[in-house]
Amino acid sequence: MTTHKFGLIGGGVMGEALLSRLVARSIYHSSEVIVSEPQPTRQKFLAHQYNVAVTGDNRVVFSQTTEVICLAVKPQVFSAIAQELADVVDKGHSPLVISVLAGVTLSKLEAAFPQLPVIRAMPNTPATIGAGMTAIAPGAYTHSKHLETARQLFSAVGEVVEVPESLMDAVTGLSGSGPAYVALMVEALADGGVAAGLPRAIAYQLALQTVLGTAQLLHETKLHPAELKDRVTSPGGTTITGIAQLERSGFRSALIEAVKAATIRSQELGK
Ligand SMILES: NC(=O)C1=CN([C@@H]2O[C@H](COP(=O)(O)OP(=O)(O)OC[C@H]3O[C@@H](n4cnc5c(N)ncnc54)[C@H](O)[C@@H]3O)[C@@H](O)[C@H]2O)C=CC1
Ligand SMILES: O=C(O)[C@@H]1CCC=N1
Repeated sequence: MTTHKFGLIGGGVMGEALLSRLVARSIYHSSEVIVSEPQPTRQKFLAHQYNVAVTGDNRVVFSQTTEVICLAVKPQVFSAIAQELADVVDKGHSPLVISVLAGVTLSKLEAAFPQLPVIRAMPNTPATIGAGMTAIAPGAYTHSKHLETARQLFSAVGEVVEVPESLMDAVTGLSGSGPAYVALMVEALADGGVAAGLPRAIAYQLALQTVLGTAQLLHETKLHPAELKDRVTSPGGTTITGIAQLERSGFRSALIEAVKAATIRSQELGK
């Protein structure tokens, strides 16, 4: 029987983000990967772009994968997939199952994959360029070698932390969804620049480089964000005037409430 080391179920945005990097970094060679994806246009694209085996049958991916199966479908289709795989999931074949599904709990995953090593993970889209942030939580049947495999795999796409499963919904609300909040901020900063008279292209460049540069500065210097804010804020100057307006508009509160709301949504998706 043909076998593959890495099987991906669901070749959408997150699946492709992981796949592209794992192949580019030679964690897995193209010939070692199989992807199941129902959309014919996506199938063709993935086969052509990454030179991986592609199928429309999730059961083929499960049966032919020897090392790691990554589930990257929407949480809403998880139970249908669990049913579909039920008769090929048996004790003789025990790949590590890694789920990146928002909300879907280890207990649900372990009910679908009885006695298999399962890891619940939450990566984010900057994984595509190796700048991802992934949290992992191990299931009841995982050993240190499984955690090591997951760490190695997600290290190829960025930073990795291990958290108890009880924190995975909060991780989802912060770093899982966070790239969208930051993208919104970049867009809004550029809009502000346009409102203040800057040409769109320059406004966008200024906004993007400001976010990128500030993140790099915080990362490299380990400065506390409040300390950096104080360094930018001249007495009676422009920055404190901008910050006062942000506070009047509830900027901090909006971000805090966004993370809390997304965390609750992640909990709901698991029910
Ligand atoms: N997009 C993101 O930033 C992140 C997404 N996730 C998680 O990744 C998962 C996928 O999300 P996205 O990639 O954004 O969604 P997506 O819609 O881009 O990808 C899902 C893919 O699964 C395919 N699919 C649908 N039904 C299927 C089935 N029965 N069998 C196999 N494949 C099937 C779809 O055709 C699609 O290509 C979700 O569970 C989400 O919570 C996790 C972290 C970040
Ligand atoms: O929006 C979502 O549900 C997924 C999970 C984290 C990022 N995207």
